[in-house]
Amino acid sequence: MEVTITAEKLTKSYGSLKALDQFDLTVCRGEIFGLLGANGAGKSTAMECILGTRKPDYGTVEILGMNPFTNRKKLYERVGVQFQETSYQDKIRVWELCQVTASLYKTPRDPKLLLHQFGLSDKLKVMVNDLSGGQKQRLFIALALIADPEVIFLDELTTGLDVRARRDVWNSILKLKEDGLTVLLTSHFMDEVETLCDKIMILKNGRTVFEGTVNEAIQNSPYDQLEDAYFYFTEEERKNESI
Ligand SMILES: Nc1ncnc2c1ncn2[C@@H]1O[C@H](COP(=O)(O)OP(=O)(O)OP(=O)(O)O)[C@@H](O)[C@H]1O
Repeated sequence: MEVTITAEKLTKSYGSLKALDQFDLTVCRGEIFGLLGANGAGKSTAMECILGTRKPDYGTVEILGMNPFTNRKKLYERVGVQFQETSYQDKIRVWELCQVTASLYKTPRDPKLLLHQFGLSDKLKVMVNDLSGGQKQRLFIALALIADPEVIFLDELTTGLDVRARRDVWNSILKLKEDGLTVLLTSHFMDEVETLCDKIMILKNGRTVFEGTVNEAIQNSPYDQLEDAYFYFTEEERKNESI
């Protein structure tokens, strides 16, 4: 299988806090890979170091065979990114932001179709600042897809979305996967992870405590539900403390 993303021994400290410690990752083309872990476990730091928006203290990364630090411009023509907080001009309407984003790419996807896909067709003239949290989230996913990317990074994909919107976003992502899109996402929702992810990695205090499929996570724990297996991998110390 063709490898799309590799990270080796990524390490990042903020002062005395080691947020990421010897992080290794391999994601193949067409895979949906989920990074899991508690608040502060190091998921966003890992994403940012992989994307080259944060400089690791140590380690190497390749996306589509390119180094994200030295090939940033070329790479970003083929990679889409949706962060928890995307920055945009203060007073800009939905349609304007779509056009500005599309203008950055040689062969952008039709923003109107993407807005339709994410249920935002009636918001073209609305100020981005006036969208609800969930609508903004959907807009940022649509914007990440404008480049028609081969790889997409989704940080907390469906946080803040209502039940219907979550389902719709999942279906959109699964459809894109069928076309060969590679996805690296972070999530706190086990139902989402079970629906979407071919592989998962669980982080704890910047270290990998599990990597494999959802089924393997369950099989390697004493439990038969992913959520229980997740707690098993992330809360060992707490369990021991309470004994
Ligand atoms: N710029 C920074 N300066 C100092 N500490 C930071 C900085 N960014 C992150 N950290 C710390 O690094 C650790 C990892 O943070 P990170 O944002 O990567 O976690 P996360 O797993 O993405 O969390 P969440 O689920 O809350 O988004 C946390 O303890 C956080 O407080």
